[in-house]
Amino acid sequence: MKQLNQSLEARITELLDDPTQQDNPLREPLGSLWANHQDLARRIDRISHISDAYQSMAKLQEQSLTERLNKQLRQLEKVARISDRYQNMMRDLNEALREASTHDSLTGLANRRLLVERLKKETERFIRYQRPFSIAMLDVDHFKSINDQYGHELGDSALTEIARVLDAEIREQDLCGRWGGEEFLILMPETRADAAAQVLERVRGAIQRLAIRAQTDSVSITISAGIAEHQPGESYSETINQADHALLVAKRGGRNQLSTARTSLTD
Ligand SMILES: Nc1nc2c(ncn2[C@@H]2O[C@H](COP(=O)(O)OP(=O)(O)OP(=O)(O)O)[C@@H](O)[C@H]2O)c(=O)[nH]1
Repeated sequence: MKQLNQSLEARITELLDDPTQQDNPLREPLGSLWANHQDLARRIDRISHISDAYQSMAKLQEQSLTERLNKQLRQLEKVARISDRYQNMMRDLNEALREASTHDSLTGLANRRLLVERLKKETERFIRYQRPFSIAMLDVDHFKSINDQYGHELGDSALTEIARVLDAEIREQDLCGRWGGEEFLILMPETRADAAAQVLERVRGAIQRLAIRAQTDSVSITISAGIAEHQPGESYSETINQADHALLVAKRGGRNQLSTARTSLTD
C-alpha cells in the first residue's frame, strides 16, 4: 500500500513538473488536488504526532499513579502490621495483668481475690440450684520454725512445693489458692464434707511425703486442715469461719490432721 502511494505520488509530481503537460487542462485541477492532498497529509501527520505525545504522556501519568498507589499500599500494609503487633502486645499485656491480679506471684496459685470471686459464684449456684460445695482451710504446721531454722528462702521454696502438690492433688473443677502467708484455701464445688475430707486426707499424705532439700538436710513438712460444707442461709464468709474454726481444732488436736466443721466443734 505504501509502495503504491509512493509510486502514485511520484507519477503526479512527474506529471506536474513535465513541461509537455503545461497545456493539459487537467494539470491545474490536479495541481490543486495535489496541494490539498499534501496539506491534508501534513495535518494528519501533526495530529498523529500530537496523539503519540498525548499517549506517552498518559502512559507516564498512569505509571506514576500506579507507583503512588503501590507506595500507599505498602505504607498501609506497614501500618496494618504495626497495628497487629500492637494489638497482640496489648492482648499479652492484658493477659499478664489479669494473671497478676488473680494469681499469687510466689506460688502461681489463685490469689485471695480470685478465690473470693469463685466463692461468690458457688454461693449463688447453691442458692439457685442447691448445688453443694465445701471449702478447706490449710495451714502449714510450725512454719515459723522452718523459716527460723533454714531461712526465708527455703520457706519460700517449701510454699512453692506445697502449692505444686496441692495443684496436682485436686480435681479439675476444684480451685486451690493462697489465702495468705502459709495458709491455703481449696474450694470444692459439687462436694459434700465427707468427700472433701477424703480429698484433704490425700493432700495431707502427699505433703507429708514431700522432702524439701536444705543443704544436707531433708526437711519434712505437714499441714493441718479444717473443712466446712456450705449450709443453707450461710454466707461464704461464714463457711470460711467454720473452716477456720475446724482448722483451729485440728491444730489443737496435735497438727498434721484434718477436722470437719460442725462434727468437730467440741471446744
Ligand atoms: N518464707 C515465707 N514465710 C512466710 C510467708 N508468709 C508467711 N510466712 C511465715 O509463716 C510463719 C507463720 O507462723 P505462725 O503463724 O506462728 O504459725 P506456724 O509457725 O506455722 O505455727 P502453727 O500454724 O501454729 O503450726 C511466720 O513466720 C511468717 O513469717 C512467705 O511468703 N514466705
